[in-house]
Amino acid sequence: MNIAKVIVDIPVSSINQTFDYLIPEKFQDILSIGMRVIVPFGPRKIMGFVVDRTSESAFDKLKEISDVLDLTPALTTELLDLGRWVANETVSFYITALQAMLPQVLKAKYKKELVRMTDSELPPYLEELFSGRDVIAYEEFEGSVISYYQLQKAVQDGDISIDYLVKSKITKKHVTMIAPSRDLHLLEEALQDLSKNAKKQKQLLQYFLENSEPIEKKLLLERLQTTNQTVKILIDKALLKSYQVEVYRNPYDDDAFQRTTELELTDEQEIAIKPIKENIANNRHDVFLLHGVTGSGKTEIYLQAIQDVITKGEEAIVLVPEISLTPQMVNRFKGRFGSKVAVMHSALSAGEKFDEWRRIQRKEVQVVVGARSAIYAPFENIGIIIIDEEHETTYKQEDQPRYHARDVAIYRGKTHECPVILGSATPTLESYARAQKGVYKLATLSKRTNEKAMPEVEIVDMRDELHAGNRTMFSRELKDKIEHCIQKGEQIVLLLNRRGYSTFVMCRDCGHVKECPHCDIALTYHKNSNQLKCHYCSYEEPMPMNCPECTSDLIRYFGTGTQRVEEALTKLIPEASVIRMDVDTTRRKGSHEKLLNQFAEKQADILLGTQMIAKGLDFGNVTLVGVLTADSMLHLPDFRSSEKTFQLLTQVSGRAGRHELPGEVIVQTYTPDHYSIELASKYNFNDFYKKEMTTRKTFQYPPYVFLALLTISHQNKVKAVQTAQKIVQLLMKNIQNDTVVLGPTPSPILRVKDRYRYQCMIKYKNEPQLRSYINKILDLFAEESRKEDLLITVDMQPYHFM
Ligand SMILES: Nc1ncnc2c1ncn2[C@@H]1O[C@H](COP(=O)(O)OP(=O)(O)OP(=O)(O)O)[C@@H](O)[C@H]1O
Ligand SMILES: [Zn+2]
Ligand SMILES: [Zn+2]
Repeated sequence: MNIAKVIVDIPVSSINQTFDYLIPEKFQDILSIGMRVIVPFGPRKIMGFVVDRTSESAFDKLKEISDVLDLTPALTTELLDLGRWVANETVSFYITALQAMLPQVLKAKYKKELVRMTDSELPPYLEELFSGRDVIAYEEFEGSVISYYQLQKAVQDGDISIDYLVKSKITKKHVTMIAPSRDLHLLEEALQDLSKNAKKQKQLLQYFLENSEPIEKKLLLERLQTTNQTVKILIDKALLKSYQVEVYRNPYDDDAFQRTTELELTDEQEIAIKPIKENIANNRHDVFLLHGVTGSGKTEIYLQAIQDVITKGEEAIVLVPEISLTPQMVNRFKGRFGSKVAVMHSALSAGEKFDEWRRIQRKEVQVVVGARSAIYAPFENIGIIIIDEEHETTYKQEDQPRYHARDVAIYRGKTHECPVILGSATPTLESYARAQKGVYKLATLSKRTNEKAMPEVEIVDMRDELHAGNRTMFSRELKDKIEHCIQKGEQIVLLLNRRGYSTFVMCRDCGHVKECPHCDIALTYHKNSNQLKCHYCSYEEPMPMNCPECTSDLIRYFGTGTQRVEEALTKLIPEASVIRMDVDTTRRKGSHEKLLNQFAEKQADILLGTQMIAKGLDFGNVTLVGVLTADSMLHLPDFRSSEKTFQLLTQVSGRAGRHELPGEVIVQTYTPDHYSIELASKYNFNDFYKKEMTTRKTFQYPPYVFLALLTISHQNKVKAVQTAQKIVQLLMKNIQNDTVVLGPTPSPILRVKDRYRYQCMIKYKNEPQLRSYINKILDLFAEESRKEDLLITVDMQPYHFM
């Protein structure tokens, strides 16, 4: 077995195959599958993953592995398999899929050090290597006679640790501990024997006689006002010892969490959790769709199911959307499971993320709560995977590999024979349809746990406001309610639904929006050409001067930012204090939390923000929620726009009246009759589902078909168009009868960073060979891509059509 199969780090052409390398003698004993290595490749040396070891190769004259980067595999065999599946599913490179599973620190340029972790005598060869030092460069080991096997052994025993020195020094942190190294009575004897003058030494020994626990050296010196020198004398006398421990940069103070205990479940919760618990007990894999209104106690179900998993000695992965990974959320898991919980959040520093990842790898925790990439947590005995707010589009990665965490979760759930729970108040049509067909098991929580009714939603028609002479963006109704609320000392959440602004054209008089006659998608306004275009099928028409419905000349495209709304708001209601939350005010690390805390502490009357305020927040004093423009998302060139509007309105309404005080919601809109607005205001998911499914069926969108989106970009417009056309022709030749290839059409944003982008969309029901056709096409253009900077991106489950 002296040959390693290595996947190398060059995602330029379709190098998905492995390369064989000879394993030099010195690595024979230590090299295992999943480790990262450095190998010669052409003139360069590059990184790769060992995916297999064999004794035979079809090639002779193999090159040797130059270096081994890990002494503990970075990836388990399960993750290696998973990576292959992800790469295939998403039409990505295997290496890219593997890289996506690792924390940043392991991807960056590294320099390594060996850190001595113990004061006890090491084997002589290691003593010689360290020669009195605590930390040495890794190269010193490489230049020595010590074998990799000997080092690996010392690492496994915990005597030596390998540190990565990344550019910004985001590495492990060590502290020196001091502890007695003899029995206490020997310390006592030593104390008696000390001369009178050795006051400092006496003081130190006295301290340890009273506190025999190890203490951090820095703290000890501070506490006793003593010196390093004194400590060293006692260490030399073998009365005390010093050693290093690794401290994790735990960003959450575990002690600060109020411990919680299991609540007695409601009848609905009992019914919902039962089959999940059975799954756990019997090592069965099912996917459960937990459809529960906001505040219905989904999280409590997660917690109790996880408890079963922990008791069984297995592990749990919980995914929550980035945006709702707030301290409030983390609290609920740490409150129940304390230090058994690791948190993977993008706001952590790279070093903190690495620490959390290592705690998972070393099985020091049993639960991970994190955003999308936590689905790759290197647990080996997963007992449950939970995806909260399963409808959130952030679970889809918009970068290679373009995977959806839900799919990865289900794949891992199958491998580990454990349940997967998808929770939401507004499930995606895809998931709900699967539950209807029995592919997923549906569990429903229809009531809030406190039996409180959902807040009343009132729809305000902004066309009427305009006709009554109110040209501000606040209806009279909303203004009155805000003022009333402030007087009572209660708080308000205002949502400005900004996604999609300035793209669609609407008549402010009658609310008419121009749509494509072929696609049921709002046309997009192109300022340069003054044209309206469909980004699915290329249909276009000139921007009208008057509304085709009512002839009004107030037909415009939309555009307002949060900052302008804030200004208008403070002008309209000067006594209101406002906290604004949008991409601008939350750019700095921690600012998101800071603003929310300020609002929770009632430092402001109004929280004004974009989508990011719609979810997961739980403020008892909020009694009014206002949605300024419910329609802005409705007319995006996206077949999911009605669904997204319904989801957003439902989520934001759930923010009001969650506790004692009753809540109220005002939704301002120019299209009050649109079914997604109407049905969201009545919390009627079932009717929305039926209605939306009909639309999807008529226009052939998911879940009735699958989509794939190919985007071709190049600096030269003609080149981009021609390539796109060629690709469409190639696809047409290979596909089955009921598959449709649309395009090429310009992407909604045609030119990005000087590149022209054209796309074609494939709608298919059953096309088992599609991935391999696409791969063939990519191969065909590989040369051109490399030489002429042509870019072809493939998205097998598109969510963004921009
Ligand atoms: N069985 C129960 N008995 C009493 N209170 C409960 C019970 N289950 C949950 N709760 C409480 O009800 C409130 C809402 O529950 P939870 O936040 O779990 O709902 P959710 O469905 O996750 O809500 P959302 O979708 O809004 O996040 C919480 O304060 C929770 O502590
Ligand atoms: Zn009109
Ligand atoms: Zn169209």
